[in-house]
Amino acid sequence: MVDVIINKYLETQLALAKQKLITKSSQDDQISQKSKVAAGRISKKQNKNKKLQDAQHKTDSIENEDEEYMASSDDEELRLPNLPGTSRAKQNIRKIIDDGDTQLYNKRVAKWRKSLSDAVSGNSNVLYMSADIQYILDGNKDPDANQELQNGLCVPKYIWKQLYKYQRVGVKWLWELHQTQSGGLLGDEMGLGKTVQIIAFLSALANTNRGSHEGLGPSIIVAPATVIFQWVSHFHFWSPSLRVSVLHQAGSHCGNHHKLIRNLFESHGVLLITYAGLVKYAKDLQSRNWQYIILDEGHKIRNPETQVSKFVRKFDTPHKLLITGSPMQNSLQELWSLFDFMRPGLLGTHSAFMEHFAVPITQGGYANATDMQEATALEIAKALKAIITPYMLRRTKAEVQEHIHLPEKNEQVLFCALSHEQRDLYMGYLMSGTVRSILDKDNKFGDPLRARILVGLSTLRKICNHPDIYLYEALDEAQEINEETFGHWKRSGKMSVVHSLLKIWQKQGHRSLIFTQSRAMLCILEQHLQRHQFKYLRMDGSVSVSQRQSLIKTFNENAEYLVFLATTRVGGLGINLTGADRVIIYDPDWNPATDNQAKERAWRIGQERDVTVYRLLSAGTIEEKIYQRQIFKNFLSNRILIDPNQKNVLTTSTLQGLFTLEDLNCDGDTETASLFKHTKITINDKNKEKDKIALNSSKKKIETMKKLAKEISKKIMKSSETKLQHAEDAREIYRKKRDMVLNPPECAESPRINILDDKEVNVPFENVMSELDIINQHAKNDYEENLMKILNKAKTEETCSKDVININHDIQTKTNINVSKFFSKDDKKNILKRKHSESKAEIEHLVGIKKVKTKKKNKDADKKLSDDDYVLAKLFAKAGVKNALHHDVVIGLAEKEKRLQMKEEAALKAKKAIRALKFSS
Ligand SMILES: Nc1ncnc2c1ncn2[C@@H]1O[C@H](COP(=O)(O)OP(=O)(O)OP(=O)(O)O)[C@@H](O)[C@H]1O
Repeated sequence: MVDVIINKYLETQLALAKQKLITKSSQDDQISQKSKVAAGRISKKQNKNKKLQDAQHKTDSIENEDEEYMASSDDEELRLPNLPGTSRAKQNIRKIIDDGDTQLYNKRVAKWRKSLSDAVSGNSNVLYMSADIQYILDGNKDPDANQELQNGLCVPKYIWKQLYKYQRVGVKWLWELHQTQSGGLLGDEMGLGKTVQIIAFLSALANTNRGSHEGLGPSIIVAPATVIFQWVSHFHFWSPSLRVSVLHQAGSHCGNHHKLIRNLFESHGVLLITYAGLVKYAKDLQSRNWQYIILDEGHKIRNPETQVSKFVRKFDTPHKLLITGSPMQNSLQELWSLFDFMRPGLLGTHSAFMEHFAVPITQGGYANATDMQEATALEIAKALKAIITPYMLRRTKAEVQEHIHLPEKNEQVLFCALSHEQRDLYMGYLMSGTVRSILDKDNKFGDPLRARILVGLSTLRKICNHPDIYLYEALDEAQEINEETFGHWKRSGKMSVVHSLLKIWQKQGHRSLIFTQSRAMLCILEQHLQRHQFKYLRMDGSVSVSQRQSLIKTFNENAEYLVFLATTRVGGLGINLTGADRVIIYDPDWNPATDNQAKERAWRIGQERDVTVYRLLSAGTIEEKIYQRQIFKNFLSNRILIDPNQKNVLTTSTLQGLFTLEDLNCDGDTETASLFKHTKITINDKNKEKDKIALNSSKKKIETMKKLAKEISKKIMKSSETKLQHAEDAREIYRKKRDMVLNPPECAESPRINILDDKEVNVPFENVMSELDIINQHAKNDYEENLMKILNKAKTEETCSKDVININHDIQTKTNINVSKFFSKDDKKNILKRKHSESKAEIEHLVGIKKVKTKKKNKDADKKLSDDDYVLAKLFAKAGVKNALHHDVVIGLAEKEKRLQMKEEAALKAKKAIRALKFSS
């Protein structure tokens, strides 16, 4: 029976392979046809807005970054694309109230005092819950007791006792800075309680009758809008007597903002304000002598040229604190900007810093740097680290794990195949006029080209997310959209993976966070959740600031909600979403910190279950390149913040490299997976063993299978001539396509681009081009010439050597999908089993994965591992996932990886040398 099935299976494969080869070339023609039509529509639309083209560089990046922090719900709603089928779910949530309104503040304080005295007198039925009340309810006696630190800082004991050891160190460090009249950067990893440490310190200052203000002076905390009310509720919990008012339309204060500022200032309270608000009210705020100015998520001022960066530097106080879990995100210049705010002059002038620190460290960071560059970079990185260390306190989760006992985290990068439709569109766009004009050697490098690049990359990213995000743009407004197929999961490779994940997690009882960069994608995902009746909550810029904190609370406390859907920028910063234990990062950001921030929403203090994070990337596309940039940027930041000895495996990359669609190599690996092949993830050994037993129970069966395979391979060999011919044809077509892209026929004017219509292109260009590119520019190297060299080199590169492999790979994937139609249920089961074992056999076992796991093993961890393995097996088998890497290992094992690569290359060279020797003799 088995023989018959296998025979049937292999023969069908052969038939389908032939069929595939025949249809391949005609498909290729169709691809260009279809995509040309789509690209044509886009170009037409882009042409309409010619004059906006030059406006790109005029946009102030802080406005772009901060718009989600300022706009009211109505403002944001107006900009939402009008996508069909996305009726917004009602999200009934209560607001949190700040102390802007004096009456409400007095009422709150009265309620707290009453509850405290109730708790002290033994009544546990309290109406207000705060840290001091909790302390009493836990059996402690005196809520007013203090812990006195060296030089007299009185920290309320109820706080001190509840702080983790490293948090106490943080409070002491802040006190030292205070005494030396110095600013500083609290850079603990996300979720380690930076907010709590700051509140503990401010509360201690308020409690200490010393200094010019005899306690805590009036202070300002600037934070992204999403976390403003989180600050309020933390203050109300940890330090209920302090007055904290929000200067924002969502705050409780009514009327004139001058009055609020004056009241707050006079009562030595804490003013909470957004970054955009700070710019708006800068004049009023700067006219007063505030004691503290604290920037939460302070990396917001990483660009020294933005308005907000300039404003915050003008505050006349030495007590400037910056809180961020990601102090350095894209480049060393950012570090300079942060330090110039809190320790002006420490890192010299901007130009001196760039010349003497940023350039040599970055240059020496690339894998293709000379030994001299590398050695210089190392020494300078060490020197820089020594300069900044006294003013920066940073602890990682790994370092404090013994105190906080976080559950395990498993972070994987999944390389998802594009759907056929996406592939067609992607190829078509690569051949469109827009891309041709980007790669056109006659184009001068300047802002218009920058804008073109950003638009081009943004479009590719849209196609990777879902074809409809791209097609919707290209449609005429009058044209109808098919609501049945609009946003359908099967039309996007990554959506198919999300669909599978959600289904499995629902059965496994996991709740998830899904982050995406774009609002349009958020709508498509939301529509998907509605269609499949997943209960969810959604948060993006359109949710009013005052409701965001309550939305978060609702999700954390109500397990009915399976999914929390958010844009990375709004939902990814500073908030606690420990109700979920699974995270999907749907699309990568140029800035690695943005994705890291998002995933840290779930893996933080308060999380009790093991967390799994999936970063989805479309295989072979721009998303892989973005991920590679992330790896480099991570390396750069680790070199300064953690260990100057870290090494990198990535070299500089080219513009042309961004505008390609890479195919899998002969091992079936994507480019990134082959770069980090030792970090590939496989399915749990235990399962593998079980499956092996089940599948290979009879040696006889294996022998028969082998025999049959031989026979079939003979048949395949017979048809090889035809195959090669087809392969040669396909190669020719591919060559022509590439030539068209790199050597465009004399075309009329290149298409105009509408920059401002496209929200996604509003990323700083520096995030896109590599660090070295920026430095080349900064050092006034001849960038243009450089670019031309790159483009010319790219033209002569041999790019089609992978074609035969691609075709073979395509045959394999296609047949795997189609074969099921020909068999009965039982046959299918057997075949699936076989495919399963094959796909597992294809994936090497991950050598490094054990190193990043903590030693702790409990039942939950075992369950999670098997849950994750099950998920992965399903994804490999059904959802088109091509490779999976362990993200932490990719980031951490760069050095090991380089050595392994070198070793492999050296072994290969040695083999060649021996062969040459034999041949010569
Ligand atoms: N000592 C503590 N006792 C109890 N809970 C704590 C303590 N420290 C922190 N937490 C809790 O841990 C969570 C994370 O804390 P917090 O939001 O302050 O982290 P963070 O470092 O500011 O994070 P991010 O960088 O993401 O903004 C919060 O829910 C907070 O209440």
